Amino acid sequence: MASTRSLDLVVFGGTGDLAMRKLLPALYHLHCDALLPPEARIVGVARDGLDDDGYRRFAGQQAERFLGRDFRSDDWQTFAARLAYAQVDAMQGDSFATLADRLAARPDGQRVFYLSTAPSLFAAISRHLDAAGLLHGDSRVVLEKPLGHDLASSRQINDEVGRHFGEDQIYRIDHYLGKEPVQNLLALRFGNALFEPLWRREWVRDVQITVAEQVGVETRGDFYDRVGAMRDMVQNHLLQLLCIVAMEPPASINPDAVRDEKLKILRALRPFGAGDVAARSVRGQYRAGASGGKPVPGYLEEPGIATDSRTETFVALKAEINTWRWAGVPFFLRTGKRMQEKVAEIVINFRSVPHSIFGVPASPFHANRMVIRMQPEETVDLHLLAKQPGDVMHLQPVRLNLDFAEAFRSRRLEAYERLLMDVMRGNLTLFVRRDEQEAAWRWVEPILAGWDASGERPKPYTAGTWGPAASSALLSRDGLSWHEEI
Ligand SMILES: NC(=O)C1=CN([C@@H]2O[C@H](COP(=O)(O)OP(=O)(O)OC[C@H]3O[C@@H](n4cnc5c(N)ncnc54)[C@H](OP(=O)(O)O)[C@@H]3O)[C@@H](O)[C@H]2O)C=CC1
Ligand SMILES: O=C1O[C@H](COP(=O)(O)O)[C@@H](O)[C@H](O)[C@H]1O
Repeated sequence: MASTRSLDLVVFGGTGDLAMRKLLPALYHLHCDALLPPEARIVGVARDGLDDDGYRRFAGQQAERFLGRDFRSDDWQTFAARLAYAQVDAMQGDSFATLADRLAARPDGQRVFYLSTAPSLFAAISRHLDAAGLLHGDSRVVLEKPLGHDLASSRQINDEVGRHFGEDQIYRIDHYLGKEPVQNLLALRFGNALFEPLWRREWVRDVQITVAEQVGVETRGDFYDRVGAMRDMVQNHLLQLLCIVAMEPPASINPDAVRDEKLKILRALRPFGAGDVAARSVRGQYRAGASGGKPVPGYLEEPGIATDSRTETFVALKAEINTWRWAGVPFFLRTGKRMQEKVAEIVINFRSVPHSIFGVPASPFHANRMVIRMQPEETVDLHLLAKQPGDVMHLQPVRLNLDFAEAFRSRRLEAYERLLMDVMRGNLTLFVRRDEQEAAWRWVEPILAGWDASGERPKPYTAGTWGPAASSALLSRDGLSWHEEI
């Protein structure tokens, strides 16, 4: 990195799950690749009474666990020298004096405040940082998701944070936008002339976006039970992926050019009316089953979950976009915990040929398909029909495969690495603007309200499966199937 300016990256929630699982590992990798400014320092903040050495020890133990084979003791020692700790209670203005002391030595350096705490603390943290004189014109704040519980609470948090930071200083993170294949989708769509003429209702039959996890709620039951899959995943990650697939070509890669186009899609999503919720949405909750060959408990038996919880751990939706490009093309969204496999993918199903000359009827199951996989591997597959070798004209599905690990041998940045670099560089393109976030809340709110009003429980599904049967029925009503069922 070229900059020699000092950088203090202050991580509120510096002892939490996200900091240990994702943020410090990402910063460690950037450090090892010499992508952190030499003067960069990371200050973990929480209420725990640790000192710098105690924080380094705690972070070191967690890093061994989360970095696995990437943990190298020598590299960790040099990285840990960048770590410091400040004991602060975000709700107590006086306690910010400790942080002010830690930052006093470098008053003009760049400051990034990463708020990796519950969003209910974001307003107090911003207010107290300002009151303690810790903000200057170049300070930046990173806000984790989900921001708020609904439109009203997200507006309130945004208003309060906005009193202390300008919109161009606010980085609303959605780590799915930092994933390499998502950026590759931008490259494929807008760097090649090939796909643009096909990327529309005349040629696309349906789009399927799946983010399936094998894990359950793990240690985050208390958090998850108040949130659920719609707020945890759909309102942010899945809708952002939908926007990247569906948006019009932006005039440039500048932040507002891209974000303007995403916003138009969010605003063009057909709203869910009262009658739509039952017809176009499915919510589920896992029951005991098996994962990776081992028995696992049901959601209601997990620690931190209310005995009679109605929180959804699975969502499937049929979204529609009211634009000339996409009218009539269903966008199916699906996410869940404790599913059969860990898969994150976008599937573009193209229409069948209008007439088959090969003696078999044109079948949607043999139509072309593009599969952009983010997890477990990063690939783009184009499914085509080709002739089987031999003396008869038999067609067979084949795949043109772009494997990013094979094609580009260099190490690919993990999502949080890429996004942290963008924060340091001041590049907002892959961060969510306030109006986008609010449009997303506006679209999901009636679905959440419809579920509440129905009085029905989420549909049960066995852990280790693809979700409730109603999820398949959502597509079969249109004569379609989820990708893994084809
Ligand atoms: N974990 C994950 O995989 C993901 C998390 N997120 C988001 O990241 C944020 C953090 O999540 P996660 O790390 O899981 O949460 P945790 O509950 O694991 O961590 C919360 C952190 O905040 C600190 N904290 C709590 N209250 C205060 C306070 N009053 N003052 C100062 N520090 C405080 C805690 O330390 P202490 O109690 O010692 O003060 C702890 O360090 C949330 O907004 C979540 O939605 C987003 C994507 C994924
Ligand atoms: O934001 C979140 O994402 C993770 C899934 O992220 P991935 O990169 O591992 O696919 C999810 O487990 C978590 O519940 C959610 O808060």
